[in-house]
Amino acid sequence: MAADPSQYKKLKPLPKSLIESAQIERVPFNAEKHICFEPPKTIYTMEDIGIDAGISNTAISSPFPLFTPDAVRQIRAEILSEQVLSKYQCSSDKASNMVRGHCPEHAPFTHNAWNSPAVLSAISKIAGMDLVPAMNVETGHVNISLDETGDAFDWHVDSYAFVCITMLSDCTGMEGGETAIRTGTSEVLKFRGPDMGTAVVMQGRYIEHKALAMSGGERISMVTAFRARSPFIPDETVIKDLIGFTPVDMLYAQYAEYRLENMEERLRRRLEVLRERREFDVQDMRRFLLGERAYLDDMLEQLS
Ligand SMILES: O=C(O)CCC(=O)C(=O)O
Ligand SMILES: [Fe+2]
Repeated sequence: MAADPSQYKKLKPLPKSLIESAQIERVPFNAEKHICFEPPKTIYTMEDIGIDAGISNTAISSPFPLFTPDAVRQIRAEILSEQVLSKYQCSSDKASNMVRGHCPEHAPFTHNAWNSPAVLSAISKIAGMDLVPAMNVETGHVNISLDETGDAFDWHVDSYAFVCITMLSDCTGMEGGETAIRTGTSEVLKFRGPDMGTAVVMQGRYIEHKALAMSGGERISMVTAFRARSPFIPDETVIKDLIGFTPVDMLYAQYAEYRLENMEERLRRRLEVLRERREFDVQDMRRFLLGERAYLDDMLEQLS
């Protein structure tokens, strides 16, 4: 188990030219200047793609504009810096080249962008439910492919309910490089925004998908994970698969914190109901307790 990023497998460094050309004067995130959201033309439902699972009807959106070119340049400057790459560049058995774990400490712009009320409201509308960033340690995740590499990310389902996949590269002239999903009938559908700063929202925990190989230039995609804001919606987050390429102390602490906060909220609500009612409904209480027991068992499994 890699306890901290200093134990990550060392990867081939990115070209110096890529790093140098990304460095620009930093400015703070400003929602009015940096967001150019336009709703997606199409939102495919889970029924549309033949999958009977998930916490929302939304499966995946068509690509839509989200961040301006200036915003993307700021985000790229935060990732493509020696300081971040030397510590947070990593790989897994599914993905050959990622940067993750650098938010919020080394990436205030990225962190503020994904936590901005305007972005959260846009993403939530598409998802059909109120979402919040899954955990700070996930925010800012990018997959990097340069010309010679194969698929950026092999078939998988995500650890978190929803993701927003944002293109941080200029894709004009690029062949391939789409995000592909497998439907309930094993059909493969491909999605990609043509421009820097366009995004796709997907219920990635419940839909098998991959990032396809490309040729012509670079493909840097930012994959931001979201979970339901409400503690009353099932949370099937799995963090076990992330060990080995995630700062593990942060991962465990942030997971335990939001899971316990959600449980606290449910217990508080239960107590209110209990104190209001004159009659005690044993079956109803048993159902609640069994639900919480399953929730705790899930946490014990994730933290083993
Ligand atoms: O880069 C993409 O298009 C998707 C990558 C992905 O699925 C992931 O990072 O979980
Ligand atoms: Fe994914």
